[in-house]
Amino acid sequence: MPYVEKGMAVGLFGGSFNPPHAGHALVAEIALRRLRLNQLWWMVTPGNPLKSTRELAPLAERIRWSEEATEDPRIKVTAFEAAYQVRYTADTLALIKARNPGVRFVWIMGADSLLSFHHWQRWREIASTFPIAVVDRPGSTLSFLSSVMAKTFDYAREDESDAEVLVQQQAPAWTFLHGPRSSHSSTAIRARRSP
Ligand SMILES: Nc1ncnc2c1ncn2[C@@H]1O[C@H](COP(=O)(O)OP(=O)(O)OP(=O)(O)O)[C@@H](O)[C@H]1O
Ligand SMILES: O=C(O)c1ccc[n+]([C@@H]2O[C@H](COP(=O)([O-])O)[C@@H](O)[C@H]2O)c1
Repeated sequence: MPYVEKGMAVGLFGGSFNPPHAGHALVAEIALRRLRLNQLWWMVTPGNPLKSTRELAPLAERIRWSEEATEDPRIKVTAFEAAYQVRYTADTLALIKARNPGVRFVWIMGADSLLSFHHWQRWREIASTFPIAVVDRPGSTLSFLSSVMAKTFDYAREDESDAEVLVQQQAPAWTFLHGPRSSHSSTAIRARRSP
């Protein structure tokens, strides 16, 4: 787990990064800036529990590609979930919380992830552990409003003009960040690569 000091504000950006692309880098920079973060953990998952591993590149390669894709020193590429043998985000967040008292965290995900968030294991617990920032993504700009998560936690949605204080808020609290969007996707990159 990357080193952090008490009082820091840290973004948690989990992904398959199979491979990483400019859309991921944009999400990371938007989160760092709009949420006023000191650090962002680019957490390369051993494997999304909801995705097939058939097309998944080895973890070591996804880590290496991620390191090549990130230049900002505030971004820490990490794969500690594999080392701790956790892959469900609810377990990851519980581990992070237990090991980092006094540090503020926020979970970051793209708008498409919000649509399927209610299929994640113990998703209500995730939403009640740390605040969540959802970053706009082409194709999900409006549909996110009909997601189970958005409806269930409608009362906990914060205005994005207050994004800079989201990390200080008690979960459940979430916001949707509009702004520059990227249409890059790992699926499209893999499709272009395959013969
Ligand atoms: N272009 C993008 N804009 C906004 N968020 C994105 C974008 N690409 C990925 N994300 C977000 O980044 C996180 C990790 O995504 P992931 O590594 O699965 O990339 P992906 O392009 O969605 O991959 P795949 O096409 O294989 O599903 C997720 O929260 C996802 O919503
Ligand atoms: O915990 C779950 O049930 C769960 C289900 C789907 C995705 N996630 C996490 O969501 C993050 C994004 O995954 P992905 O594959 O969309 O890049 C990554 O950290 C996954 O571990 C977690």
